[in-house]
Amino acid sequence: MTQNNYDVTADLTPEGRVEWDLMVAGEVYQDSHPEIERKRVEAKKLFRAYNALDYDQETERRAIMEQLFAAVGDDVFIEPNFRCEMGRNISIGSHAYINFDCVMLDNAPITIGDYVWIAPMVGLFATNHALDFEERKAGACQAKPIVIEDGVWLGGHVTVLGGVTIGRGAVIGAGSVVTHDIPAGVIAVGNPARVLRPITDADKTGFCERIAARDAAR
Ligand SMILES: CC(=O)SCCNC(=O)CCNC(=O)[C@H](O)C(C)(C)COP(=O)(O)OP(=O)(O)OC[C@H]1O[C@@H](n2cnc3c(N)ncnc32)[C@H](O)[C@@H]1OP(=O)(O)O
Repeated sequence: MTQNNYDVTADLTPEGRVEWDLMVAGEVYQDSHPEIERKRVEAKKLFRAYNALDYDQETERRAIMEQLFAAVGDDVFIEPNFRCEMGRNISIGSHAYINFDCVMLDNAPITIGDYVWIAPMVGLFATNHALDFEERKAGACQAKPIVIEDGVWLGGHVTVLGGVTIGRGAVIGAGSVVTHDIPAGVIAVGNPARVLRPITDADKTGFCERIAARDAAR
């Protein structure tokens, strides 16, 4: 696990720092503040550089992930085109795989565990614009954290909203919109996502035994 220890807010003025701190703390903040926007552009430059890399540029890919994210574990692969808001509010565990066209709006912390699989075109949207039009026009936003625990699989086109925790090992069906917490070890589907059933030993296919037997026979 590489922990990004540099202070990304060091160059903010006191006013910019207030907006940043409110944002990360889940309070209403000014999303259009020029210093928040400057941080957003820094992240965009990094993910654009990441997305332009070739598949064999492993060292360069790792260097950008370590600069962009708050923390990133070992053996993490993110397919292009990955896009995010701030980057530095995202923590990713080890052995995570994020498929094509993922978007993470990380104005609040987004925490992704070990062995999390994310299918194509998934959105993790921590942020809401203000509901009141005058406030929205003035740039008011509020973000809530998202937690994707170890071993979760998010199907294609899943949307996860702010304030949601998805429990260890859960599977979220393609196209679902997750608006509430999902417990560990279940399949949840739909909009809004509801628990379909628990995942049990009956879901085992014998795959691991077959691979172990194959490898033992080599
Ligand atoms: C890194 C990567 O992930 S790349 C691979 C990307 N792949 C995907 O995104 C595929 C995601 N897979 C799914 O969504 C699958 O449907 C799963 C895993 C949720 C299937 O779970 P199963 O338990 O096998 O569900 P099953 O097919 O038996 O369906 C059970 C019921 O749930 C419904 N259902 C299944 N998936 C969904 C879904 N995504 N949304 C809404 N309803 C669904 C079915 O229609 C069925 O309803 P019915 O009983 O009224 O007919």
